[in-house]
Amino acid sequence: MFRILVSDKISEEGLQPLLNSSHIMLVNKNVADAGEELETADALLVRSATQVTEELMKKMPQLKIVARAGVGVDNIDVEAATKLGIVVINAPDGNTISTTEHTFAMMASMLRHIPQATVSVKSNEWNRNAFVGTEMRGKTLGIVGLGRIGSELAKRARAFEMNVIVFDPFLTEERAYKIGVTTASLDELLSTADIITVHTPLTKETKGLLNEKTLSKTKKGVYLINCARGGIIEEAAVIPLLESGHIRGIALDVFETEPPENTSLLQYEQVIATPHLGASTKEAQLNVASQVSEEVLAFFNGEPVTSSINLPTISKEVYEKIMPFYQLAKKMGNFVSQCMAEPVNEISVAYEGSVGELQTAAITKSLIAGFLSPRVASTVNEVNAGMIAKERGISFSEKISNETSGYENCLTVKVVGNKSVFSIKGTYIPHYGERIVELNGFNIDFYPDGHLLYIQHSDKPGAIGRVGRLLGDHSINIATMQVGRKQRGGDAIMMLSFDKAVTERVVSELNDLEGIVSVRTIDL
Ligand SMILES: NC(=O)C1=CN([C@@H]2O[C@H](COP(=O)(O)OP(=O)(O)OC[C@H]3O[C@@H](n4cnc5c(N)ncnc54)[C@H](O)[C@@H]3O)[C@@H](O)[C@H]2O)C=CC1
Ligand SMILES: O=C(O)CCC(=O)C(=O)O
Repeated sequence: MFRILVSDKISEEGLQPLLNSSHIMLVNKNVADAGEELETADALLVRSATQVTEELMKKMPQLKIVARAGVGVDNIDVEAATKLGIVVINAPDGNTISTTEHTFAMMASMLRHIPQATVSVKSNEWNRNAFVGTEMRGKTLGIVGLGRIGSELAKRARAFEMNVIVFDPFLTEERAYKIGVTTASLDELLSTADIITVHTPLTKETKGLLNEKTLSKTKKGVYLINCARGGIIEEAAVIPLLESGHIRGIALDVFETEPPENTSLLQYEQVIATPHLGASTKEAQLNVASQVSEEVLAFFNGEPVTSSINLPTISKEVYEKIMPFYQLAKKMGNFVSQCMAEPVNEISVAYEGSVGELQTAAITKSLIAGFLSPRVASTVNEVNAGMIAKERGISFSEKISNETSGYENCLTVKVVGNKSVFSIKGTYIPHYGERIVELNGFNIDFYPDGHLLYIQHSDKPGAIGRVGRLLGDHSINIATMQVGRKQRGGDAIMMLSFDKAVTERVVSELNDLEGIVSVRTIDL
């Protein structure tokens, strides 16, 4: 049973794909109240309220995936999750329109004083002079961050005949042109915009982006909006500028701490606020819950997740092509790791032929994970393999070539250890499967699976017979056997497979046989 702990309020209708599976169990409980559920949960579903810290994840030994039903993942320690081999996914666009509309509603409300006028009318006042507003038409809207929400907002602003200028260091001129916005430096935006709205993630670059210094460059009478993340506009820096009238209004959906701890900013008449409601519509909540449910279900079924924060994203079509190589690479890494009982410094992989056209980075991660798994006590998978390899001083590299050496596709892995170098070549042949076709320069052909014995011996009469007899004496059935040599009478190798593991005692007896150089058990 795959157990999912749902820690925040998530649309039940959106969770249907998970609720419909008889192999999945959902428990609705906040992590703060969960006890035993923390120990058994395979997946954790959250919105923005649950703080997914390293400490929490360490209390969840079975945890494999954290799903954020929303965009921002700043409530999740993604770095710690990556280290622990936990996949983090989000729902990147399910709430884009709702948040855009909320931003637009905040802008309209602020410019026409709707919240303040509502309070006034409800207090039996009829004060039409106090609430003279500002038109949007002809005003310049400065958008900081032209991602999903920023670009949807730009479209709506243009429909209201506003000029839109944008600051986004990662925006290409081509995309800006397509959306119909003018790009600008931050300083240009600050000095020309009548209304500034921020739509970036909260990062070390965007934290306090609008601060005392940058805000002093804005036009007198500027309006500010933050429906992205608290802290992008520094709250303390706003207060003196509100008092002096430099900032005419500010609309906030998000705060430096939520709920706000320092409420002094909220006392100002020119401040309008909502309690992080950008994504709070039925539609957005259904969308984000459905998106993460489908993703968690795909993860449970061993299919690719398309919105992972810490895994390369792979479409279903690419996944189907990549999967055989992904598995082959994992087995090749695992095989070499078991063959080399020594510290390793370098792993290089060369992709030849059609496999080079796929996302080789993901295949290399799988190889590294396969290599590390017999050596690392903690979970190691493609999420944390690169990080763990680096921590252990293992460098890895890849080379891609269209050339082929007899096989339509081929992976050649070279591992450099403290004492030796090991090389292995593998291929995947449709309808035939994974094959290892070369080991340390010996041509061979075997299926890398199950219980194997890798024997190095001298190509002399009797060596193979002695191995067969000894195994027979122990009633051990050889399932398959392949032999390879470079030249007559020289060094040679045998690869044997068995239905069950060969014991250490038998391995030791095999090692003592005449003509046998070394024997290694490999379990894949
Ligand atoms: N209030 C709410 O309920 C919601 C808030 N959000 C928040 O809204 C924000 C935007 O979300 P999306 O548009 O979906 O994200 P996105 O990832 O599509 O767009 C972010 C944009 O910010 C730009 N950017 C990054 N660093 C920048 C910098 N230093 N200066 C200027 N631009 C920079 C990126 O290039 C990108 O174009 C996020 O912080 C997200 O968490 C999202 C949904 C709901
Ligand atoms: O779950 C929510 O309502 C918050 C949405 C949000 O802030 C986000 O998706 O980044």
